[in-house]
Amino acid sequence: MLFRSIPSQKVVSNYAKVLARNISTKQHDVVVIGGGPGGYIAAIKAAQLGFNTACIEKRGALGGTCLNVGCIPSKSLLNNSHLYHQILHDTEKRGIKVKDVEIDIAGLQAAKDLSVKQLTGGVEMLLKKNKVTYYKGNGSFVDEHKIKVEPIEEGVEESILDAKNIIIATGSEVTPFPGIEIDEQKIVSSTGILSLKSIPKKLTVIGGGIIGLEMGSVYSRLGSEVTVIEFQSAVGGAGMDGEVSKNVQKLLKKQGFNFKLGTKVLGAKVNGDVVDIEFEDVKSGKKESIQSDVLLVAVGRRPYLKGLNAEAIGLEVDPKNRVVINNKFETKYPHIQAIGDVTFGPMLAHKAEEEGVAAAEYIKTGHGHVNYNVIPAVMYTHPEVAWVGKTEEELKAEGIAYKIGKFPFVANSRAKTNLDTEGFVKILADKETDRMLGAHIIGPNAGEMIAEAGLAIEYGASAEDVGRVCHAHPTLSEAFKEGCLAAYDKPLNF
Ligand SMILES: Cc1cc2nc3c(=O)[nH]c(=O)nc-3n(C[C@H](O)[C@H](O)[C@H](O)COP(=O)(O)OP(=O)(O)OC[C@H]3O[C@@H](n4cnc5c(N)ncnc54)[C@H](O)[C@@H]3O)c2cc1C
Ligand SMILES: NC(=O)c1ccc[n+]([C@@H]2O[C@H](COP(=O)([O-])OP(=O)(O)OC[C@H]3O[C@@H](n4cnc5c(N)ncnc54)[C@H](O)[C@@H]3O)[C@@H](O)[C@H]2O)c1
Repeated sequence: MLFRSIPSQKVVSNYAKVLARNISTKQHDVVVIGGGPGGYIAAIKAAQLGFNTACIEKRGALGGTCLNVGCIPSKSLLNNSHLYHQILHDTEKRGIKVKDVEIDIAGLQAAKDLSVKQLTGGVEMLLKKNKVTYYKGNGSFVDEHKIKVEPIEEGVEESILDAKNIIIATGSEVTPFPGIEIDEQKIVSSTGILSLKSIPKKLTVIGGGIIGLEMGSVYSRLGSEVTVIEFQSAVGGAGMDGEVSKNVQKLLKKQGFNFKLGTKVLGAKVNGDVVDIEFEDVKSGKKESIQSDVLLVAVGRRPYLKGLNAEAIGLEVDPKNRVVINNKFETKYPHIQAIGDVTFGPMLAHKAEEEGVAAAEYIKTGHGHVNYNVIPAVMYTHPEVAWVGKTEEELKAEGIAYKIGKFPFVANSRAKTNLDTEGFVKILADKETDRMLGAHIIGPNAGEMIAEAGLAIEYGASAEDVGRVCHAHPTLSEAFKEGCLAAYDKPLNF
């Protein structure tokens, strides 16, 4: 692979400028740049391992994208919009009569803001508890050991941190769509969609990946007519098993989603109160246009290095701007590591956290551990979609013979009791050895259940191993056990 090296500047003269301004220098064993899930966990772990550790964050709140404008606010909206939708449409058959249900968008936003505030504040407490020095400001390289902190708070002086080890955890940002200007009012990114002041009558989403389907679900439940325009012929983004993706699309369509797959957006612009969106069918080239009250652009994220002055040290990045590292997260400088969204791998909070722990352990002991085959993924729609390990498509491509065990939630007693029976568990196991290779679940609480699959794959369990474990009755997780029995031999309850 070809790697781009950010052009080096005159490092020596940079530092000379800093010295000339008489800025105080502070010594640290480990300096982490970025206070997201990767950075704050790396800082806590490094401190727990006995290092004098600092964490620099410029957002004004810890927790990064995930806690401030990602996982947490989106899950608050998903949870509460689901509750609203259920009260509105799913109570009568349960013997509950409800009158006068209405959504209070300001209240919905307030609940979301409260979770964000409590959790970001909690991270600040954790840094304190673990004696991590928290610098509120922008961190930038002066040279390969010195980081300048430009404070975001008035009255606080600039400082220079002299670090034995540096961990870059600066995360990612929204990938822009060429030619479409995001104003965060009518044309929004994943950040703007979290704070809409009213419910759009029509919401169009470019990108049928995780953000598109999660945020589309929120507004579909609140009453918006949602249209998803996706370039590929399947939804869910990269990594979702093909059969699961087809089923997800069917279920969301039943919930009211419109899908335009294999469709290329040509442009979009605000025209008074509406957004005009032009697109064409990838195969036929047929052009169409629609109007929408709000347009969400959700075509992925890209590594974020702005403000880091990475040029000063000639940091290497690949053509996608991912920081180039070895298997110990080390850049071309062994004492500078990079973790999380800013480097390779899935852009997920728990992946960044695992790397944070491993990076600190590499510094301390020379050893660390992240199993990239056991990074679970969860889409928090209803029903939830979760997977870990290999998809069928991956196994086919790798020439690995496999068997499939499937169990539908309609045959699970708890799902039936809860009147929540859509979806299935699908277990992929090695044809010869029965070793579990992948698990794919669409169903209620799939996101919790997938942890069992992660544990099984991590420990090299066979489908039979899990099928022989006693699972409590009546629980949804019995469907997981039955899926394993189906892969190994036969299910009992289907
Ligand atoms: C809408 C949305 C929903 C998501 N939902 C989920 C989910 O449910 N589950 C999941 O696993 N993932 C989810 N993600 C992805 C998840 O948020 C990211 O994978 C995760 O936050 C990456 O962590 P990180 O620490 O690498 O980077 P980030 O969380 O992006 O943190 C990096 C931090 O570094 C700071 N920073 C950058 N440069 C500097 C600098 N020079 N000086 C000081 N500070 C700096 C930034 O301000 C930022 O706070 C979601 C993302 C979005 C956008
Ligand atoms: N629950 C979760 O774990 C969760 C939730 C939200 C976001 N995230 C993470 O955030 C990141 C970004 O999410 P995302 O949904 O923006 O990205 P994504 O990569 O999941 O999906 C983007 C989608 O946009 C499509 N696309 C790209 N260019 C297009 C174009 N020009 N026209 C039409 N479609 C186009 C892609 O084919 C893909 O399906 C992902 O890495 C995801 O893992 C995770």
